[in-house]
Amino acid sequence: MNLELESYVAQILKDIRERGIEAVKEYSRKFDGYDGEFLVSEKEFEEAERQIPEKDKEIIKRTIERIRFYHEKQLESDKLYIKNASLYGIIYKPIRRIGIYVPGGKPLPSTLIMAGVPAKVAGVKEIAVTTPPKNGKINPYILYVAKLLGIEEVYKLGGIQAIGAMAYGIGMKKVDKIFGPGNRFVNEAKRQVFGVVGIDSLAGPSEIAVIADETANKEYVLYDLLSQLEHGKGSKAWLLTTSKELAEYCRKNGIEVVVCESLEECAEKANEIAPEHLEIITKEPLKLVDLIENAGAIYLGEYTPVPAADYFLGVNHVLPTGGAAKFSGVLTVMDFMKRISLAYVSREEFLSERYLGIRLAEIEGMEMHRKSMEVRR
Ligand SMILES: NC(=O)c1ccc[n+]([C@@H]2O[C@H](COP(=O)([O-])OP(=O)(O)OC[C@H]3O[C@@H](n4cnc5c(N)ncnc54)[C@H](O)[C@@H]3O)[C@@H](O)[C@H]2O)c1
Ligand SMILES: N[C@H](CO)Cc1c[nH]c[nH+]1
Ligand SMILES: [Zn+2]
Repeated sequence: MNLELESYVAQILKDIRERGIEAVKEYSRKFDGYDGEFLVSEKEFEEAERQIPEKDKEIIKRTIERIRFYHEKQLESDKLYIKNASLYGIIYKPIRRIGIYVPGGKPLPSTLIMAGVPAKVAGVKEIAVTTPPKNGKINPYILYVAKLLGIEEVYKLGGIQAIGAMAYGIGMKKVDKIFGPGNRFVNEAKRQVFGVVGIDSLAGPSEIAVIADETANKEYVLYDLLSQLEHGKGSKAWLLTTSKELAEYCRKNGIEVVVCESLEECAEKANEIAPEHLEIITKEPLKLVDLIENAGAIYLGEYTPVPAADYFLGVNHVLPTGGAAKFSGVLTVMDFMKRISLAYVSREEFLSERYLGIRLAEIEGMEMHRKSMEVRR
């Protein structure tokens, strides 16, 4: 953890907590050069829609359909069973109100598709979107995607101040959970507000690792590596290869190259890195999958480049970075839902099994627990 970043972000969040909307306005002026209404108006939505060429509207609709198709398969149904005339299980409920952060340094409408579609599939009722304005405006494609998804609450707010506003309910109703990726400031702010609200994962600056052997097309591999560096500051790219020739070809533009003795060694290095995306472009890529423990996403073969997954395959592009793939994973529909345990116990089962609870309550010295079970007839 970068302590300087941690205390920098903590100080801004504290100021936002203490001074509320005045602090949010001040940071918005300072970091985004914006000094106006935060909530996007109906007129601005209409203006944005007029700016989008019809051809692009079709592209966006078709993309949303592909993302929706993939995510609908993730919906889990309640898991209930009956035993001794008692009902037990887990039921799932959508989170009531969420916030989605859409990056705006380089505006990413595709990210609103990636977070908004699974939220809708899960049945989330209230969605607030924040994204930083540029020259006082929000990218029209972001507003068009919001409109298509039926999201009306969009705020011209970026960075730490957006995360603070959503978490503490400043200038808007507080959200229950914050979704969406962002730069290191956004990512650290999300980490720090966890507990006040839920967060999806630590989805920071983009990363790619490619495991490739001598059969890989050099040009494909190089462009894939460069694609994620294009996201800018903090992005990382690693090539893990058994081919010296490929290594030399890719040793440029900040790409970190590691030459390994075997593909097994490449897999072990990938596990240490725990990259956001891992491409495997080898003669038999499927053979390596079993060896991979840590990666946000694994893409196999020559025709599954990360940019295809970023935009149109259907898989989600909101993924853990910075080693967080060791303990968390890709955004799914179920991240927008809560698990609730359910039990409806029959008299017979309760009376015959309660001796277990009564004895455990005695062991723990919990008198009222024991009583609660014993008192029933
Ligand atoms: N992991 C994922 O799933 C995923 C997906 C898409 C994008 N990304 C990443 O998201 C990131 C988006 O970054 P971005 O910068 O384009 O957009 P962003 O919206 O995350 O950050 C821009 C905001 O940061 C704030 N900011 C900038 N400098 C600051 C400073 N010095 N102090 C305080 N606040 C400051 C400003 O408010 C600005 O509006 C990229 O790194 C990209 O790789 C990750
Ligand atoms: N590669 C990013 C996830 O790390 C997602 C993205 C959006 N637009 C382009 N790429
Ligand atoms: Zn990308």
